[in-house]
Amino acid sequence: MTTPSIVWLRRDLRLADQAAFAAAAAAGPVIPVYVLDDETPRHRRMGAASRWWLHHSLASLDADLRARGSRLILRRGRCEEVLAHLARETGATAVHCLRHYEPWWRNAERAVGEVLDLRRHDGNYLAPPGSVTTGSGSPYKIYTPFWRALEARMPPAPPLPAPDRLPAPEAWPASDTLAEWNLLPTTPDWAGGMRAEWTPGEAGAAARLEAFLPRARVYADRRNLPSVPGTSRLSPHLHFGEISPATIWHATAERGGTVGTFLGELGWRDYAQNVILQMPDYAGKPAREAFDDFPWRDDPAGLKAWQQGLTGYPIVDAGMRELWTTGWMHNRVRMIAASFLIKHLLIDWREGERWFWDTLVDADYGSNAVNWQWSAGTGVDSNMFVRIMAPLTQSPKFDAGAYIRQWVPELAHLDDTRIHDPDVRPRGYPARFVGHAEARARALAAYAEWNDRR
Ligand SMILES: Cc1cc2nc3c(=O)[nH]c(=O)nc-3n(C[C@H](O)[C@H](O)[C@H](O)COP(=O)(O)OP(=O)(O)OC[C@H]3O[C@@H](n4cnc5c(N)ncnc54)[C@H](O)[C@@H]3O)c2cc1C
Repeated sequence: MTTPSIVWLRRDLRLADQAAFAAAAAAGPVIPVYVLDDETPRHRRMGAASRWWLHHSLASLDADLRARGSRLILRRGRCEEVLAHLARETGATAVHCLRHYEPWWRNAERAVGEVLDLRRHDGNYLAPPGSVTTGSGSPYKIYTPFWRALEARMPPAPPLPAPDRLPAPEAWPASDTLAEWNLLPTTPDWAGGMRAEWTPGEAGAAARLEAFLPRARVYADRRNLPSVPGTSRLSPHLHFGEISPATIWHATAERGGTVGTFLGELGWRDYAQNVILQMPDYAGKPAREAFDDFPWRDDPAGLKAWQQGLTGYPIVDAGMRELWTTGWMHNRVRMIAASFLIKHLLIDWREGERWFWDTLVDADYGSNAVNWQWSAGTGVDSNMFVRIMAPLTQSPKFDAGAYIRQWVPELAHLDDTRIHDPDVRPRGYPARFVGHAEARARALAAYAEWNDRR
């Protein structure tokens, strides 16, 4: 019998259009393994909501593998040590994986490549990050020219089908159980809202795509309206690699119409990976270095009110409660909530980045950091700090009444003329943490003072 190959899985938990599985299966028996690695240097431990998702996604992948005569092996520890040990145990000679771009995954790939025959494949992005370059061969820093160059290379290659069977090794190595990894919350079990909203795994991802396709044509008109199902909600599935962007591209592009706007959003996802490839510390360091000594306020009460959805600004509170309950927040509301933390409260954007990292089911190192730095005005491509979003204007502009009614039950009895900015606060709903005009003036003054001394 030929020697087996290991498929090392990370954020690529699917069988369809998964080049590592395809290459390993073509060579002989396959041992799929997921290593829970909280130890590789610069590793950012997955947040609580992501760990909930991971548990269910791994369970789903194991079931899909078993239906094909295979199974998922679970191990814990530093990737290079665990994989080297597994290779010795099983006689495996090669390790196949998809490439990932978070700094700790690049470190881990380097370390694994030093001890084993690591074969890296592409497929989690529309084009391999780093491969879309200017005429002079340097990577893009700004989204618009990046997207123009990426779009010119589209479509991506057609997606590969999932294999019907995966050749098994002569004997299966031992595996941890998912239960012993304790990825799920127990005391308290705060995941009820997530269970109600999501079906992690490849089948759940395919179902989300199917549900979105009839709406793809009207995406451009609806994507900014939090009260209607306008966007795809594919982000956690994409983050965990349960569906490939090429699959989404081909399925939506066939629909024609206005899907260009939607495909451009997939382009933002690729762009974010290109940014962290150039600036691996993007989640921790402002790209515009002068912001290093920006006078952020230390305001634990403000931070807590924001995290709990108790700022007294209905649209912000609705978003923060949607996030806490379901692990997801509508993009327009993410922008409003982020701007509120950074500019109305003058709290360092990194506090918000960390909160989203812990609470989002789609928490993604690149996309989260790029969008927080965009909101703060500190990024390579970003909104200017002095552009301060007015939550009380944004809310009626994007027709957020029904959305607020859903997530802020204290306000559910108010009609559309009053719900965005209730003059009388219903019992139990707080006064504004800070007034809009006052907060705006404070932010602009802080900016002017900082700008003067640069
Ligand atoms: C402060 C802030 C933090 C964010 N943090 C994350 C994060 O951690 N993970 C994450 O996936 N997205 C993040 N986003 C981007 C965006 O809000 C989500 O990708 C989007 O809301 C997901 O919903 P959807 O799948 O319905 O998106 P759709 O509108 O249906 O878009 C399709 C896909 O395109 C990608 N996409 C869309 N918008 C963006 C964007 N602005 N940046 C990067 N990719 C995008 C996503 O993969 C998304 O699933 C953040 C945005 C802000 C303002």
